[in-house]
Formats: sequence, structure tokens, C-alpha cells
Amino acid sequence: MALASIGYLRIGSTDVDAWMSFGTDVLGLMDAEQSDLEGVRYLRMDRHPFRFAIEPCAEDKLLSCGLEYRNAADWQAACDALRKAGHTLTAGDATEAARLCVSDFVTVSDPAGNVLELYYGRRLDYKPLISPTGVSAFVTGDEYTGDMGFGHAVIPAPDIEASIAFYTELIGLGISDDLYPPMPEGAPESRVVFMHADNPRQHSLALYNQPTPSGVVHMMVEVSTLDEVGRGLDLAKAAGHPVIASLGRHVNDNMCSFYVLAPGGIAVEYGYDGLLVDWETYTPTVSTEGDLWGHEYNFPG
Ligand SMILES: Cc1ccc(O)c(O)c1CC[C@@H]1C(=O)CC[C@]2(C)C(=O)CC[C@@H]12
Ligand SMILES: [Fe+2]
Repeated sequence: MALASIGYLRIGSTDVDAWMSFGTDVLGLMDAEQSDLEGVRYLRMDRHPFRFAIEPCAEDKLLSCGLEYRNAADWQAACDALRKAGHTLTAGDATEAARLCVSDFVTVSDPAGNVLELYYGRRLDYKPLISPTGVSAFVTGDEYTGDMGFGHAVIPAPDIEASIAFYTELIGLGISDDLYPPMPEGAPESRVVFMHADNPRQHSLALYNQPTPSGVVHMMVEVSTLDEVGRGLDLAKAAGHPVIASLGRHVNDNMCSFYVLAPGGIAVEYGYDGLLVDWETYTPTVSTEGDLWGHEYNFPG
């Protein structure tokens, strides 16, 4: 059973209004203009009812990743494999499924404690996507590629071998690239394992071997043109959001991007030109460099 895509992220925020302003006025995402009693707000990129749910929370952290299966049979096969391997699955209740706009879902934790929501049957929304910053389209797939999910996320995996086994053997991802980045003298050896779902996006989920309290190293949003990336960079700077990596281009997925901190401190990569891969003929790579050029890191503090 292959995983189709990463459908959505649920993000806990200590200041939902600030996150929403960043999401709309810097990233150019569309406010779905739906809120429920708990004050959760939703951001759209395409026909999915939301790609990011911004939820009031005492901490700024990733709450869960929504993993999409193509149909009930694929979803059931993944659930069965997880149960057989001894993982505890919690059935999603109908009210929550309705809120997430899915037919059914289960919740499971990965070996690092990251929370996953496995679902199928998303209820789509056909209201036109109007980006407040004039992004022509977010790259989430089309009639040729199929749905490629919201973008990508890098999540912590201190026991990276256990996490690799979990995602490749039970969830249904494949390895795209295994990166051992050059590190400054004395820094702990880092490793990033990039994984793909059953769609052409070079990576949808990546594992980072260091603990990360916010539950997410960064999340990536892809736009259609270089000008949209450049305009996003101007907007981020003008609004005073810390730009933590300059413009650059990655080796493995060819993404040309910069990184900015969202309110609360979650890093967002904003890029274009991501590689589309034919997995039939692809050989997973092992990299020792992350960037072709640029991406000068400038971590605050
Ligand atoms: C190297 C790379 C390739 C493709 C990507 O989409 C991408 O985000 C990256 C960078 C991943 C990674 C990071 O997010 C946090 C800081 C990291 C661990 C480094 O110090 C090198 C690689 C970086
Ligand atoms: Fe990235």
C-alpha cells in the first residue's frame, strides 16, 4: 500500500491571528473563512478544503500530519500493517472526521512521537483559489501529476533507523535521498532522510536525526514562479519576519527557496521549481551537500 500524499498539517499556535496574517499576507494562502467553536482557522492552497489548520494552543508546535491514502482498501491495508507491528491506532470520531473533511481516519504516533492522521476520502472544495498576494497557483499537482500534497515537512527522528523502518515498511513512503550535510567543527553529525509518496514530488516528508521541540524542522510551500518567491521574500522582510536562510537552490529536489520563521518560530521554506520524479527509473541518492548555491543560514540568536 503506497501513501498517496501528505494532505494537510495541523499547527498549534499561541497567536492564531498572527499566524493567519502571515499565512495570507506573506505566504499568499487563502483564508478558508471557516472557523469552529474552538477558534481553529484554515488556510487553502487548492481544492482541498484546507492544507493548514491553525489551532489555538499553549505552544507553537506541529500537532499532526494528515497522510492521504487513495482509497479505503489502501488505508485499511496500512492500518492492518501498523496494528500487526504492534502500534496503537486510535479510531477518529465522526465529528472530527467531518471537521477534517475526510471519510475516515485513524491516529497513530511514529517512533519519535510525531502524531499522524491516516485518512482517505477527502471532501474537496471547488471555490476558486484567490491568493491575497497574487500567487498564480500553489504547486500541489495537476491533471498530469495527480495530487502532490501540500508541499513537504521535515520532522524529528532521533532514532532515525526506527523511523525509516516505520515510514517505509508500514506507512508506504520510499526513500529519495539520504543526506549527510557538511557540519561546522564540533557540531553533532546530522542526517536528513528524504522520502517520497506515490506522486512525482521529490520529497513529501523528511526525517531529521536531531530532537526538535516544535515537532517540525520546517515545512515547505511551493509557488509557480521565481517572481512569486522573490515577492514572498520582500513581503516577509517588510512584515519583519526573520528570514533564516537566504535564497538558494537545493541539490536533491532542485528547489529554489528561502526560509522564514512564522509567528511562534516554525520555519517555512518558500520555493519554486521543485523536481518531479519518475519513481520507476529513479535510483535513491546519498548526498553530502544540501545546496547547489545560497541558503546561507542565519539562525536567530
Ligand atoms: C538539504 C535540503 C534539501 C531539500 C530541502 O527541501 C531542504 O529543506 C533541505 C534542508 C534541510 C535541513 C533543514 O531543514 C534544517 C537544517 C539542516 C539540517 C542543515 O543544517 C543542513 C540541511 C538542513
Ligand atoms: Fe525543505
